[in-house]
Amino acid sequence: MAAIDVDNLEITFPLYHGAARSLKGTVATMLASARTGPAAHLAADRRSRIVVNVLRSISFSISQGERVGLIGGNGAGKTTLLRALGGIYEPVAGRVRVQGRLGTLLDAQLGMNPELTGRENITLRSRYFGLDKQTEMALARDVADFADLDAFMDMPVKTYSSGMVVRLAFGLATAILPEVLLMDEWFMAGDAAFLDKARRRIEALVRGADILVVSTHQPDILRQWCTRVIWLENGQIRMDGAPEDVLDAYLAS
Ligand SMILES: Nc1ncnc2c1ncn2[C@@H]1O[C@H](COP(=O)(O)OP(=O)(O)OP(=O)(O)O)[C@@H](O)[C@H]1O
Repeated sequence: MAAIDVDNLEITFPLYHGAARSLKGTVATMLASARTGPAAHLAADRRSRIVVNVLRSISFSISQGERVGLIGGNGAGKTTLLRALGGIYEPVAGRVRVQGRLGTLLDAQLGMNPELTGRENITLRSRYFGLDKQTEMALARDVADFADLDAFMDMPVKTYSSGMVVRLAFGLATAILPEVLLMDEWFMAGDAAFLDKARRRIEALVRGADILVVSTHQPDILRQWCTRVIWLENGQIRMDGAPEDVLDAYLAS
């Protein structure tokens, strides 16, 4: 049974900077003077490094069948939370537990080797999932049809345009049905024809997944797809509830 359990999650990033000494001085002054605004995200860790506090005190559980939308302004922490759920970021404190086969539409390059061709990347992914030869061939046909890359399928991915990388990554990521699907909305970006194809494919994936967590700025997506919305603000949960209730409060804020 698919499930997500997040308990008191905290994510921070150390600030590294060429002019670390002067930056530290600036930050120390900001920390001393401000308890709200951007400076409220800054803290010092146990080793006296200045860190950005991106997520704090995040706790929630998601059970089988739930489709959760993440909303919040720019920099609220949506992508960071998705990456923490996907195991890309380690919690500094707290715990993230995800049960079920994970599929991520977060980063086009994730798990893709730019030195290999599109076709070789498909083989790589098939091996990763332990698919047999026949399933691998069906997957390659499906992804090639969807991504519509023609001769580029046999060219190294590093020669692709960013749109082509997205099409391949999207085709690949949506070819194998996950139980837990994590998705960042920029994955929906692209030209109109692609969007139409992508949407149909995503909808099949969303219907098939046991759990969806999607970050989006589009109220329509939340209304159509989600059974629950979590509103993040300054790295914390501001509201968690039914899509209409959370959206109304968010849009009125
Ligand atoms: N690797 C990093 N190092 C330092 N700060 C980071 C890092 N990644 C993200 N941040 C900061 O964390 C905060 C949250 O970023 P995040 O990308 O999660 O926000 P978001 O809600 O997805 O925003 P958007 O809607 O603009 O995509 C931002 O202030 C960002 O600058």
